[in-house]
Amino acid sequence: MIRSWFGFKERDDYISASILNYLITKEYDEAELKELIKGREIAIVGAGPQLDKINKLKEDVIIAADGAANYLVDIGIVPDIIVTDLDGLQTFPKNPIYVVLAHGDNINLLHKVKEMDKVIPNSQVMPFGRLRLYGGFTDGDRAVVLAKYMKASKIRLYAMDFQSGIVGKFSKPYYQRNVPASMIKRKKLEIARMIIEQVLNYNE
Ligand SMILES: Nc1ncnc2c1ncn2[C@@H]1O[C@H](COP(=O)(O)OP(=O)(O)OP(=O)(O)O)[C@@H](O)[C@H]1O
Ligand SMILES: Nc1nc2c(c(=O)[nH]1)N=C(CO)CN2
Ligand SMILES: [Mg+2]
Repeated sequence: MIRSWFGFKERDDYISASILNYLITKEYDEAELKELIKGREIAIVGAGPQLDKINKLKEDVIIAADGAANYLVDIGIVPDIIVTDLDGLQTFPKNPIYVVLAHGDNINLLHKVKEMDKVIPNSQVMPFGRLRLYGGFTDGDRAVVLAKYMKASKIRLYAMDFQSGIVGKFSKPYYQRNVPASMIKRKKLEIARMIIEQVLNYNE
């Protein structure tokens, strides 16, 4: 359904998923990711305009959403997990577990997985081969879904701003400063907000 709101083509999502599945030759054990998250306090960091106010995080585990990882690594905080569709991320430290989404508009970026050591490949079509699908849409809300699904004890959000209509400068490598959100980005952030609200309010 979300696909049709944006005019994304399912066929392209499949092509991208197939390529990512082909590129991943060494499987990272999903059980280790679950072990890392289960019962722990998790910080999930987005690419909102407040990102550069962060200088330390006290949670047990840090998950960065895509472009947010560039800033965190810059200030010496290497995330434990990076959730990315590869359009924001520019730095590839060895330690993090990379949860990488293949979609129809990032086929030309999939080669970046070769820079990564530990990869869990995701699709937004029915998963096959080494692919996994945890749910969610943007990198930020997919991180929240992941943490919830893997039974985090507490989830705290940082630099997630669904009010201002401003996109943080770390969202894309070519931004020099914070920018007003385009119509498409506003729509994406609104979907992210709704998913996050639903997930955080859900109690088993
Ligand atoms: N104001 C904001 N600006 C940018 N990102 C935000 C903001 N508030 C929350 N986020 C979260 O931070 C995440 C990382 O940002 P980034 O722009 O790198 O994401 P993205 O999902 O890959 O978006 P895009 O489709 O534009 O590539 C977003 O997925 C979003 O969930
Ligand atoms: N085909 C396609 N799929 C997506 C896209 C996108 O730009 N194109 N962006 C997403 C979240 O930012 C999630 N899924
Ligand atoms: Mg992205």
